[in-house]
Amino acid sequence: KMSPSSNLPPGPRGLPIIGILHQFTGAPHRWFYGLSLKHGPVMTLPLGFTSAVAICSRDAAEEVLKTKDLETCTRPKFLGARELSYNFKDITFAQYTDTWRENRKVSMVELLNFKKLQTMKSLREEEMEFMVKKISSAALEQSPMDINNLSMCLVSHILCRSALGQNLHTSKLFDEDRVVKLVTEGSLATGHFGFSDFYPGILGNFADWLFQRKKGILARMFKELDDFYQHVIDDHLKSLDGPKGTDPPADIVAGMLALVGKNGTNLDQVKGVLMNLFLGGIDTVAIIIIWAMTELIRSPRVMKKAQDEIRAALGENREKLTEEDLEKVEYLKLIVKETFRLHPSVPTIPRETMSPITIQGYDIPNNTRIYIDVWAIGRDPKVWKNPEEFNPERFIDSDVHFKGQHYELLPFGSGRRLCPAVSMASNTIEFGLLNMLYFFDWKLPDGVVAENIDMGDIGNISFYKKEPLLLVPVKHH
Ligand code: HEM
Repeated sequence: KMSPSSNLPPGPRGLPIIGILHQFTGAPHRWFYGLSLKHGPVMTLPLGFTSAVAICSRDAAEEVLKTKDLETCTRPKFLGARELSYNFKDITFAQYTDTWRENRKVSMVELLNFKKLQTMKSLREEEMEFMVKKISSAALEQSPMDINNLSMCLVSHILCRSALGQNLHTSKLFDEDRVVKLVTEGSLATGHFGFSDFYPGILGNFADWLFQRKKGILARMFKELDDFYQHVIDDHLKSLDGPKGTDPPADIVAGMLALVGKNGTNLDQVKGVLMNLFLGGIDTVAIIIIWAMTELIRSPRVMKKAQDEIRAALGENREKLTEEDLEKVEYLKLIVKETFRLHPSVPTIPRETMSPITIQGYDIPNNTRIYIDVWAIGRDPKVWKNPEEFNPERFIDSDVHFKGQHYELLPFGSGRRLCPAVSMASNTIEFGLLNMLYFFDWKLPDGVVAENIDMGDIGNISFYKKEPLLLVPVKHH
C-alpha cells in the first residue's frame, strides 16, 4: 500500500475490491479518465493491495517519460505476461535487465531499422496487391467486407513474411485464418490478470488456485503459441543446414538463433522475442487501420477530401502503388495522426518505479505501478479543442508528432521503452489506407447508418473495435 506519508491525492475512495473489478470491467483507460477529471491528473488507484498511480495529463506524462524515464522504465510483473513471455525473457514485458537490453538491440539490428525496412519494401507492395485483388472480388459481388478481418489478414501476411519468414500464402501449417485467431486470442491472453497481480501473497495465490479457469486458458494458449514459434525456429534451422543454394534467411529469427549459447542466451529468449513481434506487431497495426476506416465512413467530408487528394496526386488508372507515393499525400498522414489520438491501440502503458520519484510535486514511492493513460491524454480538453471530434485538420501547421517527443500524443510511448517499430507500423498503416482509398470507394451495407456504428472497444493490453466494421467496396476505376 502507498505509504501514509505520501502526499499523493488519494484518488477514488473505495474498497481494494476495485482491483478485482478491473478484471471484469475492462477498458481501464475509460474509467481512469473519468476519475482523473474528478481527482486530478495524478492519482493513486486502489488496485487491490498494490500501489498504483494513474498519469492522465501531458505535463505529468512528460515528467515521467522524459525527466524520470530511467527511474520508471521497468515493467510490472503480470501473470499473463509472465506465462506467455517465458518468464519475462522478451522485450515488451521484460523488466529493465540485460536480457531486455540484448533483445531490444537484436530487434533493432535485425529487423526494425530503416535499412532493413527498405529491403522489405517489395514484399509489402506485393502484399498490398494481394489485398487489392481480394477487395476487388468483394466489389464484383457487391458484398460487405469485414474490415477488422481484412486488416488483420493484411498485417499478418506482412509481419509473418518480414519478421518470421513464414509465407502464409504457401505455408502448409499456417493459413491466415489460423494466424488471425492465434493473434487475437494470444494478445488477449498476455493481458490476463490474476488475483495475485492485485493481491500479491497468500490471498492472491489462493484465489488464483481456486479459480483455475484463467490458468487453463493461459496454459492452452501457451502450448499453441509455443508450437507456432517452434515451427518457425525449426524452419530456420532447416534452411541453415539445408543443401547448398538454399539461402539461410538473414532475418531476426536467424539473428536470435545465432546468439543461442552465447552470453547465456537460450531458446526461451528467442521465443519471447517472437511473441512480442507476433502478438504485439499485428493487432496493434490492424486496430489503427480499422478505426481510421470507421472514422472516415462516419465523416464523408474527410473521406472525400482524402480521396480527392490521393487521386489528384497519384493520377488516374494506376495499376499498383509504391511506398514512394506516400510522400505525396499529406492529408492521409493527418488522418492517421488523428486516429492515433482518439484510438491508441495500447491505451494505457504500464511502467513501474525503480526508485522514489516526484511527479508534479507528488511523491511516488519505489515499486509503484504507473499507468500512463494515453487515451485520456489524447482527449484532454485542456490540450485539445473539441477533443471528441475527428478532425485531422487540427494537425495542419502543428509540429505535434507521434514519435515520442510530444507528450500529448503518445500512441507508441516514449523514452527508453518507446515502441521500436514506430516507422514500420506507421508506414504499414499509411500504405494500407492509401491502397484502400485510391482503388475503392466505400459505403455502408444497406440499412446501416453511420450514426449507429458501434464505437465500443474491447481488450486487455491492446484494445480493438468490438463490433467488426462492415463496408461494401466499390471499384473506383
Ligand atoms: C500501431 C502500431 C503499434 C502501436 C500503437 C504500438 C504501441 C506500443 C507501445 C505503447 C509500447 C510501450 C511503449 C512504452 O512503454 O513507452 C510498445 C512497445 C513495444 N512494441 Fe509496439 N506498437 C505498435 C506496433 C508494433 C510493431 C509492428 C512491433 C513489432 C514488429 C512492435 C513491437 C514492440 C516492442 C518489442 C515493444 C517493447 C519495447 C520495450 O519495452 O522496450 N510494436 N508498442
